[in-house]
Amino acid sequence: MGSEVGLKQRIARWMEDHRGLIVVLIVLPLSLIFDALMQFRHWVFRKFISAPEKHDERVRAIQKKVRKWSEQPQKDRKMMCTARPNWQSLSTTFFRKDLCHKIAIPLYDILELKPSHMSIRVEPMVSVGQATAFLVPRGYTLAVCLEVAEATLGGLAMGVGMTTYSHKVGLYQESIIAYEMVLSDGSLVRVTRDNEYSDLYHTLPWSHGTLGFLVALELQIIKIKPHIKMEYIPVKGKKNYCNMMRELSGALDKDKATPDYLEATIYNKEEAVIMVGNFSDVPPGEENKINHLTRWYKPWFYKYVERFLKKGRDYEYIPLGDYLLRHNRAIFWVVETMIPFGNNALFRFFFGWLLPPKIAFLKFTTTPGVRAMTFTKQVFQDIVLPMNQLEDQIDKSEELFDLYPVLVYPCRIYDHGPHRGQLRPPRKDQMVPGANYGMFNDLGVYGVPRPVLEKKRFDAVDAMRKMERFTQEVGGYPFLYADTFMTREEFEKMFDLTAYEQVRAKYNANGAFPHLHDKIKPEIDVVEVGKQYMDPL
Ligand SMILES: Cc1cc2nc3c(=O)[nH]c(=O)nc-3n(C[C@H](O)[C@H](O)[C@H](O)COP(=O)(O)OP(=O)(O)OC[C@H]3O[C@@H](n4cnc5c(N)ncnc54)[C@H](O)[C@@H]3O)c2cc1C
Ligand SMILES: NC(=O)C1=CN([C@@H]2O[C@H](COP(=O)(O)OP(=O)(O)OC[C@H]3O[C@@H](n4cnc5c(N)ncnc54)[C@H](OP(=O)(O)O)[C@@H]3O)[C@@H](O)[C@H]2O)C=CC1
Ligand SMILES: CC(C)=CCC[C@@H](C)[C@H]1CC[C@H]2C3=C(CC[C@]12C)[C@@]1(C)CC[C@H](O)C[C@@H]1CC3
Repeated sequence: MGSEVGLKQRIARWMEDHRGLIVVLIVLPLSLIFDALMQFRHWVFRKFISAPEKHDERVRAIQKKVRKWSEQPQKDRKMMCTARPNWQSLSTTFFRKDLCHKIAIPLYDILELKPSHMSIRVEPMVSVGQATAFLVPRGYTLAVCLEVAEATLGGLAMGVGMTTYSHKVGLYQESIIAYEMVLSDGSLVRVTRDNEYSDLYHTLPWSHGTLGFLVALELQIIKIKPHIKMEYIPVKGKKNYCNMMRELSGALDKDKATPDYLEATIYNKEEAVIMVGNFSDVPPGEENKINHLTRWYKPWFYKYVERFLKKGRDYEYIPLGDYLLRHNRAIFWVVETMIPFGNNALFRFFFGWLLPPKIAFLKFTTTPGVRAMTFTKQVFQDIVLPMNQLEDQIDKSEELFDLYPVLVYPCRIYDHGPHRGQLRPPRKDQMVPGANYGMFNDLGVYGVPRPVLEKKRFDAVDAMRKMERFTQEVGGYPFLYADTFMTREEFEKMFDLTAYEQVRAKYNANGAFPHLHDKIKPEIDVVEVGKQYMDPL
């Protein structure tokens, strides 16, 4: 028995030490085949099944299924969720869909572009990539167009979305004009900010499919220019880069003109590069300053940006499509944890086209062992935190995880009044003077904490719980796609579930859909798994 455990540990250690080789020789080729099959499937769907004109018919079919469910005796009914397999979802947890009654939502079409309303009506399973490929050639993009092409517009609406434009418009939910929902009794309702369903409008974001099924949504779009003029500003000193981010984002003055796109990558506590992007045409004579940075042989974006710390301030023009997909090949810096040598110039030249591994493939092949390992030895967290405490966020992240780079995207959080949605109004000191919003930011922490890298003891559960306590104390919120460690009581302290519970009762979601905390909590016992993997292999 003891020797079996020892052997398992030796294999696990060998795999950890040679993970780059394993990923290149096995994972990337398989991911490529997987992707080819998925692309073929998409092509078949588009060619033979796509039919925006059949939207109403398809929605009626969904309503019929939900009605049939609601007519069953209560004791025989399992709670409902969408039938989308978990491995397709951009969530690090594996919600137990097998315990639910699954309702297929086969709605993958773009329904209508409304230039006069500056909006687009889509079905929920349309992906960000699909929407971008449709909008950009027509001169538009989504107001909140995040960089993960696989994310679905519906999944983002029921969860949360944020991007480098969010300091101008807020979270993805602020760009939603209307939701079309099938409720637990099978009725179809159109939900807007001001109509009779405004209570639903405010509680649908961050609800993760626990109030009803989304069958269409109308989203705000913005006009674009073909390039982004990107300025890279290296900044030394934590106070300096934090101050500059607050100033550039408009956190200090609501009337200050802000850039179209804004982000910071923090490379260590005292050094960051701030990226300021504006829609632009390329002036004559500046063509040599165009950078197609998503080409397979180009350096990974965050590595390329790091060079400006030495090189100094500079600018260039990036085609919009390249800008939107800038973090794609290295999935921010997640791929480095899998292929440590992936940014090597020779590797890029010969194999760069194989990247990134498909997120769906990584999830598809996640065994319980791999899940337990990644959960305890890696961090994937995006946390919405108040920007007036940016310095404290960085200190806390270093104290608990000690990993860099760290991502910062500024974002407005609007005050919609008390008890309207799951987010509380920002505190007084977090509000932008004279505005109805506070300036927050996403803190993106992805990778392997330093103690794990140095093969020291690391207690992932303890570190994450401390981060959650900090988040709650400063009035922030973690994205719920990532693992959460809070008890139900702690969760209810962080999120304001007053309106959510009222809406669940009013629209008969209790008993029909799981509760939000049950939906997003990890499917594994974090404390038990954490204990097993705390010590280095
Ligand atoms: C009728 C229909 C039924 C479907 N049914 C199913 C189903 O049952 N199950 C299922 O799993 N899928 C289904 N799909 C899948 C759906 O096709 C895909 O999720 C979606 O089409 C995106 O896939 P893609 O890989 O072609 O596009 P993406 O890879 O997402 O991108 C399309 C293009 O846009 C570019 N692009 C992507 N993101 C960006 C960005 N942010 N900025 C700029 N450019 C970008 C890419 O380079 C690419 O050229 C269905 C689709 C349809 C139309
Ligand atoms: N930059 C950003 O802002 C990023 C955000 N994310 C996160 O990723 C997630 C989006 O990923 P994606 O794979 O598209 O979505 P998911 O499949 O992960 O869905 C997210 C949640 O929305 C629910 N949902 C999805 N579709 C519907 C529907 N039609 N009706 C009702 N509920 C629905 C899902 O419920 P069910 O389990 O029943 O399917 C699930 O709880 C979000 O949680 C988002 O916060 C990820 C990357 C980047
Ligand atoms: C910029 C913002 C706001 C968000 C970016 C989020 C992404 C970095 C994550 C979204 C889904 C995540 C998943 C993983 C890594 C981090 C994300 C891409 C994994 C690939 C990590 C390895 C696991 O085995 C599977 C995960 C799936 C989701």
